[in-house]
Amino acid sequence: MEAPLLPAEEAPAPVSEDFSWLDEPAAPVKEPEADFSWLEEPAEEAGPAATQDAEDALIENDGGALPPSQPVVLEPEPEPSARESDEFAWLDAPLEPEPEEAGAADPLADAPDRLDMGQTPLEGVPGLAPVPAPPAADSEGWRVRTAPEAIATPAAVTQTTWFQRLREGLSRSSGQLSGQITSLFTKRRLDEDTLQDFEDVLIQADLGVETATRITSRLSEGRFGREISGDEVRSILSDEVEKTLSPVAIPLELDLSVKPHVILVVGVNGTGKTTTIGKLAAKLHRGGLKVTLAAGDTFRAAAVEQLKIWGERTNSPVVAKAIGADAAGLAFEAYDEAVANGSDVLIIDTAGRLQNKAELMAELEKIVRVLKKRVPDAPHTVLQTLDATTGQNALQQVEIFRNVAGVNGLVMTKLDGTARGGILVAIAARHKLPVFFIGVGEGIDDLEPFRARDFADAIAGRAA
Ligand SMILES: Nc1nc2c(ncn2[C@@H]2O[C@H](COP(=O)(O)OP(=O)(O)OP(=O)(O)O)[C@@H](O)[C@H]2O)c(=O)[nH]1
Repeated sequence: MEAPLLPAEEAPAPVSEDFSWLDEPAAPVKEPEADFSWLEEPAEEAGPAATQDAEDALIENDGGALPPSQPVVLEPEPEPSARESDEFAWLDAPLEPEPEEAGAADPLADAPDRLDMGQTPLEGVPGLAPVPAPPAADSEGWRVRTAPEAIATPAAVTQTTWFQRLREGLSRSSGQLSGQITSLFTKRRLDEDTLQDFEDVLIQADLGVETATRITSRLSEGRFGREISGDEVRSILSDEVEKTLSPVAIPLELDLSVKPHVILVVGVNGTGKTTTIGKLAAKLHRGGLKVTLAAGDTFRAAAVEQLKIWGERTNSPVVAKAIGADAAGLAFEAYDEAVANGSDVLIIDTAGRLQNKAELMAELEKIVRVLKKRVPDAPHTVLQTLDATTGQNALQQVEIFRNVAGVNGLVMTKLDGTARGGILVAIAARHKLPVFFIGVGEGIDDLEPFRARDFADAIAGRAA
Protein backbone atom coordinates (compact mmCIF):
# COMPACT_ATOMS: atom_id res chain seq x y z
CA MET A 1 0.00 0.00 0.00
CA GLU A 2 1.34 3.45 -0.81
CA ALA A 3 1.77 5.56 2.28
CA PRO A 4 2.11 9.32 1.92
CA LEU A 5 5.20 10.35 3.77
CA LEU A 6 6.51 13.63 4.96
CA PRO A 7 9.23 15.13 2.81
CA ALA A 8 12.57 13.77 3.93
CA GLU A 9 13.66 16.92 5.75
CA GLU A 10 10.49 16.95 7.89
CA ALA A 11 10.67 13.31 8.79
CA PRO A 12 11.79 12.63 12.33
CA ALA A 13 15.35 11.44 12.28
CA PRO A 14 15.86 9.07 15.15
CA VAL A 15 19.37 9.15 16.46
CA SER A 16 20.70 5.73 17.08
CA GLU A 17 24.19 4.42 17.56
CA ASP A 18 23.10 0.85 16.92
CA PHE A 19 23.33 0.02 13.22
CA SER A 20 22.66 -3.65 13.53
CA TRP A 21 19.29 -3.00 11.90
CA LEU A 22 21.17 -2.58 8.64
CA ASP A 23 21.66 -6.32 8.59
CA GLU A 24 17.98 -7.05 9.19
CA PRO A 25 15.95 -7.91 6.14
CA ALA A 26 14.06 -4.78 5.16
CA ALA A 27 10.31 -4.59 4.81
CA PRO A 28 9.35 -4.76 1.15
CA VAL A 29 9.15 -1.34 -0.44
CA LYS A 30 6.16 -0.40 -2.56
CA GLU A 31 7.07 1.80 -5.47
CA PRO A 32 4.83 4.69 -6.46
CA GLU A 33 3.01 4.22 -9.76
CA ALA A 34 5.27 5.53 -12.47
CA ASP A 35 3.77 8.20 -14.66
CA PHE A 36 6.01 9.23 -17.48
CA SER A 37 3.48 11.47 -19.21
CA TRP A 38 5.42 14.62 -18.32
CA LEU A 39 8.35 13.26 -20.25
CA GLU A 40 6.31 13.38 -23.42
CA GLU A 41 6.31 17.18 -23.33
CA PRO A 42 8.70 18.47 -25.97
CA ALA A 43 11.86 19.81 -24.42
CA GLU A 44 13.82 22.65 -25.90
CA GLU A 45 17.07 21.87 -27.61
CA ALA A 46 19.41 22.09 -24.69
CA GLY A 47 21.77 24.94 -24.23
CA PRO A 48 23.18 25.35 -20.72
CA ALA A 49 20.03 27.16 -19.54
CA ALA A 50 17.71 24.55 -21.02
CA THR A 51 19.82 21.86 -19.44
CA GLN A 52 19.48 23.52 -16.06
CA ASP A 53 15.70 23.70 -16.45
CA ALA A 54 15.53 20.11 -17.52
CA GLU A 55 17.82 19.10 -14.71
CA ASP A 56 15.60 20.86 -12.20
CA ALA A 57 12.54 19.17 -13.67
CA LEU A 58 14.24 15.80 -13.57
CA ILE A 59 15.34 16.29 -10.02
CA GLU A 60 11.91 17.44 -8.99
CA ASN A 61 10.30 14.47 -10.65
CA ASP A 62 12.84 11.80 -9.85
CA GLY A 63 13.50 11.35 -13.53
CA GLY A 64 9.88 10.80 -14.31
CA ALA A 65 8.44 8.77 -11.48
CA LEU A 66 6.19 11.56 -10.26
CA PRO A 67 4.30 14.17 -12.26
CA PRO A 68 4.96 17.70 -10.98
CA SER A 69 1.34 18.52 -10.21
CA GLN A 70 0.63 15.56 -7.98
CA PRO A 71 1.19 15.48 -4.23
CA VAL A 72 4.57 14.06 -3.43
CA VAL A 73 4.35 10.46 -2.33
CA LEU A 74 7.74 9.17 -1.49
CA GLU A 75 8.61 5.58 -0.88
CA PRO A 76 9.93 4.94 2.60
CA GLU A 77 13.60 5.82 2.71
CA PRO A 78 16.24 4.46 5.00
CA GLU A 79 16.59 6.47 8.19
CA PRO A 80 18.65 9.52 7.23
CA SER A 81 20.71 9.35 10.39
CA ALA A 82 21.67 5.77 9.68
CA ARG A 83 22.60 6.35 6.03
CA GLU A 84 24.53 9.46 6.86
CA SER A 85 26.32 7.92 9.80
CA ASP A 86 28.08 5.93 7.13
CA GLU A 87 29.33 2.61 8.24
CA PHE A 88 31.91 2.90 5.45
CA ALA A 89 33.40 6.28 6.30
CA TRP A 90 36.65 4.41 6.88
CA LEU A 91 36.83 3.95 3.13
CA ASP A 92 37.69 7.62 2.80
CA ALA A 93 40.86 7.16 4.84
CA PRO A 94 44.03 6.46 2.87
CA LEU A 95 44.73 2.76 2.54
CA GLU A 96 47.48 1.13 4.54
CA PRO A 97 50.28 0.09 2.21
CA GLU A 98 50.10 -3.65 1.54
CA PRO A 99 52.90 -5.55 3.35
CA GLU A 100 55.34 -6.81 0.76
CA GLU A 101 55.90 -10.38 1.83
CA ALA A 102 58.43 -12.39 -0.04
CA GLY A 103 56.61 -14.33 -2.70
CA ALA A 104 53.27 -12.77 -1.77
CA ALA A 105 50.81 -13.70 -4.43
CA ASP A 106 49.19 -11.06 -6.62
CA PRO A 107 45.48 -11.64 -6.04
CA LEU A 108 44.91 -11.21 -9.76
CA ALA A 109 47.56 -13.72 -10.71
CA ASP A 110 45.34 -16.61 -9.72
CA ALA A 111 42.38 -15.40 -11.72
CA PRO A 112 41.96 -17.76 -14.63
CA ASP A 113 43.14 -16.24 -17.85
CA ARG A 114 40.01 -16.91 -19.79
CA LEU A 115 41.11 -14.78 -22.65
CA ASP A 116 44.17 -16.58 -23.87
CA MET A 117 43.21 -16.07 -27.48
CA GLY A 118 45.17 -19.13 -28.55
CA GLN A 119 42.61 -21.38 -26.96
CA THR A 120 39.94 -18.97 -25.99
CA PRO A 121 36.54 -20.27 -25.06
CA LEU A 122 35.20 -17.39 -27.15
CA GLU A 123 36.27 -19.21 -30.27
CA GLY A 124 33.38 -21.60 -30.15
CA VAL A 125 30.79 -18.90 -29.77
CA PRO A 126 29.42 -17.47 -33.00
CA GLY A 127 30.26 -13.82 -33.45
CA LEU A 128 32.39 -13.38 -30.35
CA ALA A 129 35.85 -13.40 -31.87
CA PRO A 130 37.67 -10.07 -31.66
CA VAL A 131 37.87 -7.98 -34.81
CA PRO A 132 40.46 -5.48 -36.03
CA ALA A 133 40.28 -1.97 -34.65
CA PRO A 134 38.64 0.39 -35.39
CA PRO A 135 35.87 -1.99 -36.38
CA ALA A 136 32.16 -2.01 -36.55
CA ALA A 137 30.58 -3.65 -33.50
CA ASP A 138 30.99 -7.37 -33.17
CA SER A 139 27.85 -9.32 -33.63
CA GLU A 140 27.52 -9.47 -29.84
CA GLY A 141 28.46 -5.82 -29.32
CA TRP A 142 31.52 -6.33 -27.14
CA ARG A 143 35.04 -7.61 -27.57
CA VAL A 144 38.17 -8.16 -25.60
CA ARG A 145 40.89 -5.58 -26.12
CA THR A 146 43.77 -7.59 -27.45
CA ALA A 147 47.04 -7.41 -29.36
CA PRO A 148 46.73 -7.19 -33.17
CA GLU A 149 48.45 -10.56 -33.74
CA ALA A 150 45.80 -12.30 -31.66
CA ILE A 151 43.03 -11.07 -33.92
CA ALA A 152 40.86 -13.75 -35.39
CA THR A 153 38.43 -13.60 -38.26
CA PRO A 154 35.02 -12.45 -37.13
CA ALA A 155 32.37 -15.11 -37.26
CA ALA A 156 29.48 -14.80 -39.67
CA VAL A 157 26.82 -12.35 -38.61
CA THR A 158 23.18 -13.30 -38.61
CA GLN A 159 22.36 -10.08 -40.41
CA THR A 160 18.87 -10.86 -41.60
CA THR A 161 17.56 -11.93 -38.24
CA TRP A 162 19.12 -8.98 -36.53
CA PHE A 163 17.81 -6.50 -39.05
CA GLN A 164 14.32 -7.93 -38.86
CA ARG A 165 14.36 -7.64 -35.08
CA LEU A 166 15.54 -4.06 -35.25
CA ARG A 167 12.96 -3.20 -37.90
CA GLU A 168 10.25 -4.70 -35.74
CA GLY A 169 11.43 -2.80 -32.69
CA LEU A 170 11.64 0.51 -34.49
CA SER A 171 8.52 0.07 -36.56
CA ARG A 172 6.61 2.74 -34.64
CA SER A 173 9.43 5.26 -35.08
CA SER A 174 9.97 4.47 -38.73
CA GLY A 175 6.32 3.90 -39.62
CA GLN A 176 5.36 7.39 -38.53
CA LEU A 177 8.30 9.01 -40.31
CA SER A 178 7.92 6.97 -43.46
CA GLY A 179 4.20 7.75 -43.72
CA GLN A 180 4.90 11.46 -43.40
CA ILE A 181 7.60 11.26 -46.08
CA THR A 182 5.18 9.58 -48.46
CA SER A 183 2.46 12.16 -47.95
CA LEU A 184 4.91 15.08 -48.18
CA PHE A 185 6.69 14.06 -51.34
CA THR A 186 4.08 12.27 -53.43
CA LYS A 187 3.43 14.21 -56.66
CA ARG A 188 4.95 17.38 -55.33
CA ARG A 189 7.91 19.37 -56.59
CA LEU A 190 10.62 20.16 -54.09
CA ASP A 191 10.25 23.75 -52.91
CA GLU A 192 10.95 25.81 -49.80
CA ASP A 193 7.65 24.88 -48.17
CA THR A 194 8.17 21.17 -48.66
CA LEU A 195 11.68 21.42 -47.27
CA GLN A 196 10.44 23.33 -44.25
CA ASP A 197 7.68 20.77 -43.65
CA PHE A 198 10.20 17.96 -43.97
CA GLU A 199 12.53 19.61 -41.48
CA ASP A 200 9.62 19.90 -39.03
CA VAL A 201 8.83 16.21 -39.48
CA LEU A 202 12.44 15.29 -38.72
CA ILE A 203 12.51 17.48 -35.62
CA GLN A 204 9.23 15.97 -34.43
CA ALA A 205 10.82 12.57 -34.90
CA ASP A 206 13.41 13.66 -32.27
CA LEU A 207 16.36 13.59 -34.68
CA GLY A 208 17.52 16.98 -33.43
CA VAL A 209 17.76 20.31 -35.22
CA GLU A 210 21.35 19.86 -36.33
CA THR A 211 20.70 16.57 -38.09
CA ALA A 212 17.35 17.74 -39.50
CA THR A 213 18.98 20.80 -41.06
CA ARG A 214 21.78 18.73 -42.55
CA ILE A 215 19.34 16.26 -44.07
CA THR A 216 17.14 18.92 -45.64
CA SER A 217 20.08 20.83 -47.13
CA ARG A 218 21.48 17.59 -48.55
CA LEU A 219 18.03 16.83 -50.01
CA SER A 220 17.77 20.22 -51.68
CA GLU A 221 21.14 19.87 -53.45
CA GLY A 222 20.38 19.77 -57.20
CA ARG A 223 16.79 18.69 -56.66
CA PHE A 224 14.99 22.01 -56.33
CA GLY A 225 11.90 22.22 -58.57
CA ARG A 226 12.04 18.49 -59.30
CA GLU A 227 9.70 15.75 -58.23
CA ILE A 228 11.38 13.44 -55.80
CA SER A 229 10.27 9.98 -54.76
CA GLY A 230 9.72 8.84 -51.16
CA ASP A 231 12.38 6.17 -51.65
CA GLU A 232 14.94 8.75 -52.72
CA VAL A 233 14.15 10.77 -49.59
CA ARG A 234 14.40 7.68 -47.37
CA SER A 235 17.74 6.82 -48.92
CA ILE A 236 19.17 10.30 -48.23
CA LEU A 237 17.70 10.26 -44.73
CA SER A 238 19.29 6.91 -44.00
CA ASP A 239 22.70 7.99 -45.36
CA GLU A 240 22.76 11.15 -43.27
CA VAL A 241 21.60 9.41 -40.12
CA GLU A 242 24.30 6.80 -40.63
CA LYS A 243 26.94 9.54 -40.91
CA THR A 244 25.89 10.80 -37.48
CA LEU A 245 25.72 7.35 -35.91
CA SER A 246 28.81 5.66 -37.33
CA PRO A 247 31.33 7.40 -35.07
CA VAL A 248 29.46 6.28 -31.94
CA ALA A 249 28.65 2.70 -32.96
CA ILE A 250 31.51 1.20 -31.01
CA PRO A 251 31.56 -2.16 -29.25
CA LEU A 252 32.10 -2.38 -25.52
CA GLU A 253 35.76 -3.21 -25.15
CA LEU A 254 36.89 -5.20 -22.15
CA ASP A 255 40.50 -4.79 -21.12
CA LEU A 256 41.08 -7.92 -19.12
CA SER A 257 44.78 -7.34 -18.54
CA VAL A 258 43.63 -6.40 -15.05
CA LYS A 259 40.71 -8.43 -13.84
CA PRO A 260 37.98 -7.78 -13.10
CA HIS A 261 36.99 -5.20 -15.67
CA VAL A 262 34.65 -2.99 -13.65
CA ILE A 263 31.45 -1.72 -15.27
CA LEU A 264 29.46 0.84 -13.29
CA VAL A 265 25.90 1.16 -14.56
CA VAL A 266 24.16 4.49 -13.96
CA GLY A 267 20.97 6.19 -15.10
CA VAL A 268 17.62 7.48 -13.94
CA ASN A 269 15.52 4.80 -12.29
CA GLY A 270 13.25 2.91 -14.59
CA THR A 271 15.51 3.40 -17.58
CA GLY A 272 16.45 -0.28 -17.55
CA LYS A 273 19.71 -0.48 -15.58
CA THR A 274 19.01 -3.75 -13.82
CA THR A 275 17.51 -5.42 -16.88
CA THR A 276 20.43 -4.31 -19.04
CA ILE A 277 22.88 -5.65 -16.46
CA GLY A 278 21.11 -9.00 -16.60
CA LYS A 279 21.16 -9.11 -20.38
CA LEU A 280 24.82 -8.06 -20.50
CA ALA A 281 25.80 -10.64 -17.89
CA ALA A 282 24.07 -13.28 -20.02
CA LYS A 283 25.95 -12.13 -23.11
CA LEU A 284 29.33 -12.19 -21.38
CA HIS A 285 28.59 -15.51 -19.69
CA ARG A 286 27.75 -17.00 -23.08
CA GLY A 287 31.12 -15.73 -24.26
CA GLY A 288 32.87 -17.72 -21.53
CA LEU A 289 33.48 -14.90 -19.06
CA LYS A 290 32.83 -15.07 -15.37
CA VAL A 291 30.74 -12.14 -14.16
CA THR A 292 29.97 -10.89 -10.65
CA LEU A 293 27.04 -8.55 -10.06
CA ALA A 294 26.82 -5.95 -7.29
CA ALA A 295 23.40 -4.77 -6.11
CA GLY A 296 24.42 -1.14 -5.58
CA ASP A 297 20.86 0.19 -5.76
CA THR A 298 20.55 -0.14 -2.02
CA PHE A 299 17.42 2.03 -1.91
CA ARG A 300 15.03 -0.49 -3.33
CA ALA A 301 14.45 -4.03 -2.13
CA ALA A 302 12.83 -4.84 -5.48
CA ALA A 303 15.96 -3.78 -7.38
CA VAL A 304 18.12 -6.07 -5.24
CA GLU A 305 15.71 -8.97 -5.70
CA GLN A 306 15.57 -8.34 -9.45
CA LEU A 307 19.35 -8.44 -9.68
CA LYS A 308 19.49 -11.67 -7.68
CA ILE A 309 17.11 -13.26 -10.18
CA TRP A 310 19.33 -12.14 -13.06
CA GLY A 311 22.29 -13.55 -11.16
CA GLU A 312 20.60 -16.94 -10.99
CA ARG A 313 19.62 -16.84 -14.64
CA THR A 314 23.16 -16.01 -15.75
CA ASN A 315 25.13 -18.07 -13.23
CA SER A 316 26.67 -14.91 -11.83
CA PRO A 317 27.35 -14.43 -8.11
CA VAL A 318 25.50 -11.41 -6.71
CA VAL A 319 26.93 -9.28 -3.91
CA ALA A 320 24.08 -7.64 -2.02
CA LYS A 321 23.51 -6.07 1.39
CA ALA A 322 20.58 -4.88 3.42
CA ILE A 323 18.47 -1.99 2.17
CA GLY A 324 20.00 1.29 3.21
CA ALA A 325 23.53 -0.07 3.24
CA ASP A 326 26.30 2.16 1.94
CA ALA A 327 26.53 1.67 -1.82
CA ALA A 328 30.23 2.52 -1.99
CA GLY A 329 31.01 0.02 0.74
CA LEU A 330 29.08 -2.57 -1.19
CA ALA A 331 31.04 -1.78 -4.38
CA PHE A 332 34.28 -2.10 -2.45
CA GLU A 333 33.32 -5.49 -1.05
CA ALA A 334 32.00 -6.63 -4.41
CA TYR A 335 35.33 -5.79 -6.01
CA ASP A 336 37.18 -7.93 -3.48
CA GLU A 337 34.67 -10.73 -3.97
CA ALA A 338 35.09 -10.54 -7.75
CA VAL A 339 38.87 -10.79 -7.37
CA ALA A 340 38.54 -13.68 -4.94
CA ASN A 341 36.18 -15.66 -7.16
CA GLY A 342 38.24 -15.03 -10.29
CA SER A 343 35.67 -12.94 -12.15
CA ASP A 344 36.56 -11.37 -15.47
CA VAL A 345 33.95 -8.67 -15.15
CA LEU A 346 32.24 -6.93 -12.22
CA ILE A 347 29.01 -5.11 -13.03
CA ILE A 348 27.72 -2.67 -10.41
CA ASP A 349 24.09 -1.55 -10.34
CA THR A 350 23.35 1.86 -8.80
CA ALA A 351 20.39 3.89 -7.61
CA GLY A 352 19.10 6.50 -10.03
CA ARG A 353 17.04 8.79 -7.88
CA LEU A 354 17.41 12.38 -8.93
CA GLN A 355 15.10 13.73 -6.20
CA ASN A 356 18.12 14.42 -4.14
CA LYS A 357 20.76 15.16 -6.68
CA ALA A 358 23.39 16.10 -4.11
CA GLU A 359 23.00 12.75 -2.37
CA LEU A 360 23.09 10.85 -5.66
CA MET A 361 26.19 12.72 -6.79
CA ALA A 362 27.89 12.08 -3.47
CA GLU A 363 26.98 8.40 -3.67
CA LEU A 364 28.23 7.93 -7.24
CA GLU A 365 31.38 9.92 -6.56
CA LYS A 366 32.08 7.84 -3.48
CA ILE A 367 31.60 4.59 -5.39
CA VAL A 368 34.13 5.77 -7.97
CA ARG A 369 36.56 6.99 -5.29
CA VAL A 370 36.36 3.76 -3.36
CA LEU A 371 36.91 1.60 -6.44
CA LYS A 372 39.98 3.65 -7.32
CA LYS A 373 41.49 2.64 -4.00
CA ARG A 374 41.63 -0.86 -5.40
CA VAL A 375 42.45 -0.06 -9.03
CA PRO A 376 43.31 3.51 -10.02
CA ASP A 377 41.57 3.36 -13.40
CA ALA A 378 38.37 1.71 -12.14
CA PRO A 379 35.56 1.86 -13.02
CA HIS A 380 36.81 1.00 -16.47
CA THR A 381 33.44 1.49 -18.08
CA VAL A 382 30.67 3.80 -16.85
CA LEU A 383 27.59 2.79 -18.74
CA GLN A 384 24.45 4.91 -18.77
CA THR A 385 21.08 3.47 -19.66
CA LEU A 386 18.60 5.72 -21.45
CA ASP A 387 14.93 5.00 -21.98
CA ALA A 388 14.07 5.76 -25.61
CA THR A 389 10.45 6.45 -24.72
CA THR A 390 11.44 9.57 -22.76
CA GLY A 391 12.36 11.34 -25.99
CA GLN A 392 14.16 14.66 -25.58
CA ASN A 393 14.65 14.24 -21.84
CA ALA A 394 17.25 11.59 -22.53
CA LEU A 395 19.52 14.37 -23.83
CA GLN A 396 19.53 16.11 -20.49
CA GLN A 397 19.94 12.87 -18.58
CA VAL A 398 23.21 12.27 -20.42
CA GLU A 399 24.31 15.80 -19.59
CA ILE A 400 23.76 15.20 -15.88
CA PHE A 401 25.23 11.74 -15.54
CA ARG A 402 28.29 12.32 -17.66
CA ASN A 403 29.18 15.21 -15.36
CA VAL A 404 28.42 13.32 -12.18
CA ALA A 405 29.73 9.88 -12.99
CA GLY A 406 32.02 10.24 -16.02
CA VAL A 407 29.81 8.22 -18.35
CA ASN A 408 31.83 6.78 -21.22
CA GLY A 409 29.25 4.61 -22.94
CA LEU A 410 25.51 4.41 -23.52
CA VAL A 411 22.82 1.80 -23.87
CA MET A 412 19.46 2.90 -25.22
CA THR A 413 16.66 0.71 -23.93
CA LYS A 414 13.01 0.20 -24.92
CA LEU A 415 13.54 0.84 -28.60
CA ASP A 416 10.90 -1.78 -29.19
CA GLY A 417 7.55 -0.19 -29.70
CA THR A 418 8.48 3.48 -29.30
CA ALA A 419 7.91 6.18 -31.88
CA ARG A 420 10.80 8.13 -30.40
CA GLY A 421 13.81 6.09 -31.53
CA GLY A 422 15.13 9.12 -33.40
CA ILE A 423 16.38 10.55 -30.11
CA LEU A 424 19.42 8.33 -30.40
CA VAL A 425 20.48 10.35 -33.44
CA ALA A 426 20.20 13.62 -31.52
CA ILE A 427 22.17 12.14 -28.62
CA ALA A 428 24.90 10.92 -30.94
CA ALA A 429 25.14 14.32 -32.60
CA ARG A 430 25.27 16.18 -29.29
CA HIS A 431 27.24 13.96 -26.94
CA LYS A 432 29.32 11.80 -29.26
CA LEU A 433 29.52 9.05 -26.64
CA PRO A 434 29.86 5.43 -27.74
CA VAL A 435 26.58 3.56 -27.96
CA PHE A 436 27.40 -0.04 -27.12
CA PHE A 437 24.00 -1.68 -27.20
CA ILE A 438 20.32 -1.10 -27.69
CA GLY A 439 17.52 -2.77 -25.74
CA VAL A 440 14.72 -4.10 -27.91
CA GLY A 441 12.62 -5.98 -25.35
CA GLU A 442 12.49 -7.30 -21.81
CA GLY A 443 13.90 -10.74 -22.58
CA ILE A 444 17.40 -11.97 -21.82
CA ASP A 445 18.39 -11.88 -25.49
CA ASP A 446 16.93 -8.49 -26.23
CA LEU A 447 20.18 -6.56 -25.99
CA GLU A 448 21.61 -5.95 -29.43
CA PRO A 449 24.87 -4.40 -30.53
CA PHE A 450 24.38 -0.98 -31.99
CA ARG A 451 24.98 -0.85 -35.74
CA ALA A 452 24.76 2.51 -37.45
CA ARG A 453 23.74 1.31 -40.92
CA ASP A 454 21.02 -1.01 -39.68
CA PHE A 455 19.65 1.55 -37.27
CA ALA A 456 19.66 4.27 -39.94
CA ASP A 457 17.85 2.02 -42.43
CA ALA A 458 15.34 0.98 -39.81
CA ILE A 459 14.61 4.56 -38.75
CA ALA A 460 14.23 5.67 -42.37
CA GLY A 461 11.90 2.74 -43.08
CA ARG A 462 14.24 1.61 -45.83
CA ALA A 463 14.38 -1.98 -47.05
CA ALA A 464 17.49 -3.98 -46.11
N1 LIG B 1 10.14 -3.09 -23.64
C1 LIG B 1 11.28 -3.00 -23.00
N2 LIG B 1 11.28 -2.94 -21.66
C2 LIG B 1 12.47 -2.84 -21.02
C3 LIG B 1 13.70 -2.79 -21.72
N3 LIG B 1 14.69 -2.67 -20.79
C4 LIG B 1 14.09 -2.66 -19.57
N4 LIG B 1 12.76 -2.76 -19.70
C5 LIG B 1 11.72 -2.76 -18.65
O1 LIG B 1 11.74 -1.50 -18.01
C6 LIG B 1 11.37 -1.64 -16.65
C7 LIG B 1 12.42 -0.97 -15.78
O2 LIG B 1 13.62 -1.68 -15.94
P1 LIG B 1 14.68 -1.82 -14.76
O3 LIG B 1 15.77 -2.66 -15.27
O4 LIG B 1 14.02 -2.21 -13.49
O5 LIG B 1 15.14 -0.31 -14.64
P2 LIG B 1 16.13 0.31 -13.57
O6 LIG B 1 16.80 1.46 -14.23
O7 LIG B 1 16.99 -0.72 -12.96
O8 LIG B 1 15.09 0.86 -12.54
P3 LIG B 1 15.24 0.99 -10.94
O9 LIG B 1 15.50 -0.39 -10.45
O10 LIG B 1 13.89 1.52 -10.55
O11 LIG B 1 16.36 1.94 -10.69
C8 LIG B 1 11.24 -3.13 -16.41
O12 LIG B 1 9.88 -3.47 -16.48
C9 LIG B 1 12.00 -3.76 -17.56
O13 LIG B 1 11.52 -5.03 -17.91
C10 LIG B 1 13.67 -2.84 -23.17
O14 LIG B 1 14.68 -2.77 -23.88
N5 LIG B 1 12.44 -2.94 -23.74
